[in-house]
Amino acid sequence: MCNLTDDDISMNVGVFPGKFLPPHRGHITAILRAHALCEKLYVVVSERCIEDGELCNRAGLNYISGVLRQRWLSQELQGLEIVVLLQNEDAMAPFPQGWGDYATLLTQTVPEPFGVIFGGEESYRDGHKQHFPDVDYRVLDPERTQWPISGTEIREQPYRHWDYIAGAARPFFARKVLITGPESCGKTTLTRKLAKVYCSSWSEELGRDYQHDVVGGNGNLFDLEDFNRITHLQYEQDLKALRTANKVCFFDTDAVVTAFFSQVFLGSVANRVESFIEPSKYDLVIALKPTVPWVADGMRELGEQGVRDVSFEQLLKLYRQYGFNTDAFVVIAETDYYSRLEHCIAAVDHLLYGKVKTIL
Ligand SMILES: NC(=O)c1ccc[n+]([C@@H]2O[C@H](COP(=O)([O-])OP(=O)(O)OC[C@H]3O[C@@H](n4cnc5c(N)ncnc54)[C@H](O)[C@@H]3O)[C@@H](O)[C@H]2O)c1
Repeated sequence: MCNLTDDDISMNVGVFPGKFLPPHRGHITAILRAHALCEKLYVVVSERCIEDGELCNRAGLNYISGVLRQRWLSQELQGLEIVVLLQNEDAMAPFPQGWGDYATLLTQTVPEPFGVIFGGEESYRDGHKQHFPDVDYRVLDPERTQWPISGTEIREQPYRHWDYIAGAARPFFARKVLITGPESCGKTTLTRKLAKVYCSSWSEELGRDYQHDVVGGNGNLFDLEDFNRITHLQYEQDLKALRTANKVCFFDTDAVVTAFFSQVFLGSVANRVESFIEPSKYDLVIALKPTVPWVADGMRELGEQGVRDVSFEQLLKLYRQYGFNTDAFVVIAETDYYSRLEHCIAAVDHLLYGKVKTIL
C-alpha cells in the first residue's frame, strides 16, 4: 500500500490561471493537457474590470465579464472534474508590480494546497520561482504550435478566427440578424435562405406551429397565456440556434412580433412577453414590407393590402415604443423575391465584412 504525504497530495493538485478573454482552443487544449498531468485541476479566471473593459471596448465588443468567462469555461470543461474559479484582481498593481499580491491572492482563491502551476509563458518562470518557491511551474506549448492563436487576435477579428473560439463563447460573438415584418412577406423563406447562404443556423417562428397544434389553427381561440408560452418557447429555440451559429444567426421573429399579435388577437400584450424584448440583442434588423403578393394559408388574418400596409407601420411603431432604433433597420421594399434576397445578402455582407459585394 502506498501512503501519500501532504506534499505528494498537493503535487497532484494543479492550477491553470489566465484571463481567457475569450477562451479559445489553445487555452482548452492546454488545460486538458494540464488535467492529464495532475489529479485535480483548478482553472482560475483573472478579472481586472477596468482593464478588461478597455480591451473589449478597443475591439468594439460588449464587456466580457469574469463571470461570463467562468461560465463559458465551466460549460466547456464540465464532466471532467475541473473546477473553474474567478479571481478579482482589481485591488492589485498590474503585472509585473503585482506579483507578490497575485501570489497571495491565488493561494487564497484555490481552496486547497497546490503543487503545480501550469502556463504557456517561459518568461513567467522566474516570477513563479520567486513568489511560489514550493510550487512547480510547468510550461505547456510555449510556441503555441498546435493552435497559433491569442485572445487579442480573437477580440480584434472574431470572424476571421471563428474556428478557434471556444464553442461556449461563440453565441456571444455571433452576429444576430432579425428578419421581421407582418404576415406573408416571405419572412420564413428568406430566413432559411439567408441561413443557407451563410452556412449557419436560424430560428423559425414557432407561433404558427403553436397555433396549429394548440388552438386548431383558429387565432380567435388564443388566450393571453398562449402568447406568454409562445415567447418562452421561442426564446429557448433562439438559444439553441445561437449555440450552433457559424458567425451569424438568423431569427424569423422576436418578442415584439409576439406582442403585436397579442394585441391584434386580444387587444393587449400578455404580461411576460415584454420581458423578452431586447433592443440590443440584434446587430441587424431587416424589416420586410408587404410589397409581395399575399399568400393565404388558412391561418393568416390580415390579408387586405390596406391592412397589410397599416400592419407594417404599426409594427415599426411598436419597435420604436420598445426602444428599437428603426432608422437603422434595413427596409426591404422590392416587389420581387430575387431583389429582396439580394438586398438582404448585401446587408448581411456589410454587417459581417464591412463591405457590399458586387452582385454577379
Ligand atoms: N498582476 C500581476 O503582477 C501578475 C503576475 C503574475 C501572473 N499574473 C496572472 O497571470 C495570468 C496571465 O494570463 P495571460 O494574460 O497569459 O492569460 P491568457 O488568457 O492570455 O492565457 C492563459 C494561459 O494560456 C496560455 N495560452 C494562451 N494562448 C495559448 C495558445 N494558443 N496555446 C497554448 N497556450 C496558450 C498562456 O500562455 C497562459 O498561460 C493572469 O491570470 C494574470 O492575472 C498576474
